[in-house]
Amino acid sequence: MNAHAIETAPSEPRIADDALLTPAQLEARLRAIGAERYHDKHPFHALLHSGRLNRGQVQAWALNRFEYQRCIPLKDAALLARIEDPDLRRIWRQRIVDHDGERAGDGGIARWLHLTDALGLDRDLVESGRGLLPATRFAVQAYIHFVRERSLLEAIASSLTELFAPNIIGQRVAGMLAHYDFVSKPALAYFDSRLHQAPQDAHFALDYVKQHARSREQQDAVCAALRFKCEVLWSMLDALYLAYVGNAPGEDRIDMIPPGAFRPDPEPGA
Ligand SMILES: O=C(O)c1cc(C(=O)O)c2c(n1)C(=O)C(=O)c1cc(C(=O)O)[nH]c1-2
Repeated sequence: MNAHAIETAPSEPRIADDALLTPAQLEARLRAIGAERYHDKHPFHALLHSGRLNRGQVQAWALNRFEYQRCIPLKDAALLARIEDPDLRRIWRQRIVDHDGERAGDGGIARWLHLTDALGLDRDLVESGRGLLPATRFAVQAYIHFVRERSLLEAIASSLTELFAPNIIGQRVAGMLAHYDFVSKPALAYFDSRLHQAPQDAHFALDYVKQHARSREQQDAVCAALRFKCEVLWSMLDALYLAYVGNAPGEDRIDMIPPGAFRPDPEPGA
């Protein structure tokens, strides 16, 4: 087995290592990567969506995910700065508007803060970045660096996880509303806008990579960018699981919450 074969998910269609893929084959390969590696498969999400987390654990998720939200416009600004084509820039800049809004209090970041408010987290704590897990910081920074340093094609391809986001958002909203009495529909408003923004963004990026990956090397780089991004998202959930679920603080357990990271209040009756 060569190195490429090891990297390729078993569910991805088998095609000779040097053959140019058709756009449809490239798309099938990208979708197979998502089907195998997207963070909807992570056990932390299964716990979150099925009501098996307590309030403190949900708070830890929302607090750490805010770092991802906060940095998405920084990532998109880094990407935008490298686009020479005004038509492409005009389209891509909408992503920054979606997160920042046209005015204060508007946009995805503000909506995520409504969620952290509704969960009872202190805004200063959330916005300051104090209390983040070290791995959250590292994963998010890795994404920004990837977009800054790799080719424009790979940078655009790394956003393709959004192809798979609508599914998980649907599961999350339904699951959280059904199972947590501390979560309400208005608190989850962030996800309503993502349900139409994510497919638009993802389909644009998918068409772009299908059109612009013109050699097999570029097609492989596009697939590797999507795998990298799946790993960014996966590693954030690994860190949450380790700190707040697998080894929650208690008499017989090892306390895996890193120094300086958010510590939930003790659960009533704990
Ligand atoms: O809730 C999720 O599971 C989820 C996943 C992703 C993703 O797959 O990267 C994004 C988002 N949400 C999201 O809200 C968002 O704004 C976003 C931007 C990007 C990106 O890579 O540019 N991904 C995502």
